[in-house]
Amino acid sequence: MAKKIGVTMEVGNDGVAVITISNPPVNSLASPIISGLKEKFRDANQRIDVKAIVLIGNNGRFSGGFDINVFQQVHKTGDLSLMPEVSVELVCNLMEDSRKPLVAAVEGLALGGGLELAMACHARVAAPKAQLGLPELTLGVIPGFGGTQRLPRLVGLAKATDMILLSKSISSEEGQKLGLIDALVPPGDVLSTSRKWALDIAEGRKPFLRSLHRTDKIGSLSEARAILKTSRQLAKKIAPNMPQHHACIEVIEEGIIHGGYSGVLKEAEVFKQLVLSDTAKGLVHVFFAQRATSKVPNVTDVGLKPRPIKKVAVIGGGLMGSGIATALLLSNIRVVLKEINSEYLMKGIKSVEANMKGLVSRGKLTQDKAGKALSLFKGVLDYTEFKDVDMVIEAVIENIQLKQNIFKEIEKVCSPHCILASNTSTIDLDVIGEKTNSKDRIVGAHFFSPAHLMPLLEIVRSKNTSAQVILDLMAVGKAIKKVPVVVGNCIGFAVNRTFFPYSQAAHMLANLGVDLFRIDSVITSFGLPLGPFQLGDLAGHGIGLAVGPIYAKVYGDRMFRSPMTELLLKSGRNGKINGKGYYIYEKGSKPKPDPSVLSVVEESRKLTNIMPGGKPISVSDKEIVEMILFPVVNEACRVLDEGVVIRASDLDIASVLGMSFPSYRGGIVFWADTVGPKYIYERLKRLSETYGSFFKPSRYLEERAMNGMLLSESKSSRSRL
Ligand SMILES: CCC[C@H](O)CC(=O)SCCNC(=O)CCNC(=O)[C@H](O)C(C)(C)COP(=O)([O-])OP(=O)([O-])OC[C@H]1O[C@@H](n2cnc3c(N)ncnc32)[C@H](O)[C@@H]1OP(=O)([O-])[O-]
Ligand SMILES: NC(=O)c1ccc[n+]([C@@H]2O[C@H](COP(=O)([O-])OP(=O)(O)OC[C@H]3O[C@@H](n4cnc5c(N)ncnc54)[C@H](O)[C@@H]3O)[C@@H](O)[C@H]2O)c1
Repeated sequence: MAKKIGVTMEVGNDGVAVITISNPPVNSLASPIISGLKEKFRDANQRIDVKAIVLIGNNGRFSGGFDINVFQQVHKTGDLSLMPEVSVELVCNLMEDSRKPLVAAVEGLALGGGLELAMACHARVAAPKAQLGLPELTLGVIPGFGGTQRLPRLVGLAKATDMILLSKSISSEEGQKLGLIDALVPPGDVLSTSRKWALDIAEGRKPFLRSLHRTDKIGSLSEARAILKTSRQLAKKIAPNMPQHHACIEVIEEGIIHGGYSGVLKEAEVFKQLVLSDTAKGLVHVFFAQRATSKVPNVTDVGLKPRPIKKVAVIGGGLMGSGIATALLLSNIRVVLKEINSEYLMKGIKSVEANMKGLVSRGKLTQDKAGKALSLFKGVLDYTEFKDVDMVIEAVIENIQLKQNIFKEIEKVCSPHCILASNTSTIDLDVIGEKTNSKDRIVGAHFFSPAHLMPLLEIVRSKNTSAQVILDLMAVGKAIKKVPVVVGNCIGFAVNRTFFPYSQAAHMLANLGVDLFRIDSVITSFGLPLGPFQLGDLAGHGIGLAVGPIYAKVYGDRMFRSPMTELLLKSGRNGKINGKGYYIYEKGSKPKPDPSVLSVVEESRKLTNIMPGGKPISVSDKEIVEMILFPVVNEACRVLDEGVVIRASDLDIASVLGMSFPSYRGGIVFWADTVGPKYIYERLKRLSETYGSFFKPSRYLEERAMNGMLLSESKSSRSRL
């Protein structure tokens, strides 16, 4: 059925015109909506039978803001004229400066441009639990319909900068306390109260307030300057590589110094510069990439419905199992945790409790909710409780035989509909299920550590996994607030496989004589939160040593064999876990580079003996980035070529959410496309001539470079999905 897009106006006998925005699912402000709003407001202002106006969104949602698809069109075409003129013509002239009072009837959500329209109204009536916010900075732009000016005038400068810079939305309850919402009423009363409110303003019983003209919440100039100074410090900390936070503060400041209208004009000018920035391109891409993951061919488009998953068994209460159990419990899913003996079981239960406690102490969870979640939790040492679970997630140590035996056992004790998932990070799912007759319900549920915090869930589909099982696991993933990305079965799946050259390239550089702390610092300046050596410390070097041979078996021709990890472990350094690795870890202080680790590096250099002429190579920061990340791009090309992901943007979102690749660079493939496949190919080719096959460009990269194509452009014919 075609969706109904448009703006309607109905004038009641009370003389109130109700203007309704309809653009399912979130009433985004697409071009026809904006022109419809202009037309209806003009109409309402002219009609003599209209005394007052109410603005509302259809289907219980006010508006999710400006249509983000338009940003994407602007990015594709570079044509800024696709952006309609709104902030002055519609928002200031037709709405805020209208002679007839306007009331926003806010239900569900008012985000971005949606909230900005509501703030241009003369009062706001809201239903409970509506979501209110200006999340534009997450898209690389700033609010562009006057939000930078009106929000500070309605809620005060400190709160407004906090909400805008951190893209934090608030509930209508909080909005009422702050003065953003004038009345909070039951959902069924929102429209009737808004009508009455609008008439009350029209007839002088309530004040006719224009947000942009207000000054009562701004405070003195010196107070404002102090708040903006703190905001600038915050922006520097949270977004060192992005322009929109600082630009936004400048725009807010303009309005404080020269008045709201001047601020609106500057806002429009800055918005136009930012919308074409690389940051906006990357972040808008990530927005759509994340939503695209929920569309899986032959799974989400064949009329299947997800089955309810109410009780899950987790096998193994170690690092991963306890995190997975925590995530499930937090979404009200009952969990039984199975361990090998009571000592390990207690350890697992304590870890889950500690996870909850951590969330409570950081203000992310109430004590009450933590208590409720833990009441759904039970530890067990046998399979009795497994008979009525809807899903098992196995998270025992990475041992093929152990996992095969466990799957054979659970096949017997669970019901035939039960999903049998493994959190393995490297073992082939077909091998895990080899001894069972249930291959269609075996699936990979690959979480990232710490599993209750990291947002990515890789769902690994073997050639036998049924579409229903994939759909069910996708629904569980969403229920526990993860972004599920469906990927094909191969060693390392999509994320770990793509990033396995990351630490190897770093080791190669260190063995070539480059300072390892410099490498980490260059990579963090690029935007990854941890450089390769600090990441190794965090994961623990034992893991690196254990998975190395598994990768070597399949991808051996493109491995750099560095003795450094083994030497590091021999010297008693296992990373954060035992307080020292490349860095020193002390409670309460930041990791410190450990100069004494350089003797380990020296030893490794002697053994590899790859420094040309025995002398350290000299490289620029740019070359370091290229030597570390181009091999990652190269592996991403193979992942695309083999059809391990459905679409290139799935790898982008997986790299952002699983490896913390900077979202403002759009993800690994998007970034590579902005750098240019031809450039990457040529650099890798030259590097492989100097340093060997580790850098050898893949066939996929070569083809795209030769044909002038983007890496994201072509779909593989060899899909594993
Ligand atoms: C000059 C301009 C100035 C202005 O200040 C700029 C802005 O307003 S910038 C905007 C500021 N606003 C924001 O940044 C809000 C961005 N949106 C959100 O945060 C969430 O979507 C929302 C909370 C609204 C709903 O969450 P949920 O219920 O989990 O649902 P969901 O997330 O799965 O989305 C469902 C479908 O709606 C689609 N879609 C959604 N919003 C928009 C949009 N604005 N546009 C277009 N489409 C949008 C989304 O792509 C998806 O499509 P599909 O084809 O089905 O995949
Ligand atoms: N550590 C990571 O960062 C990470 C990330 C993603 C996936 N994984 C995968 O998750 C799995 C678990 O890793 P981990 O780091 O949590 O390991 P871990 O060593 O911390 O925990 C494993 C737990 O499994 C328990 N166990 C062993 N045999 C069992 C059995 N028969 N029944 C019940 N419990 C049993 C052990 O007692 C131990 O507590 C592995 O397959 C690993 O590859 C790990």
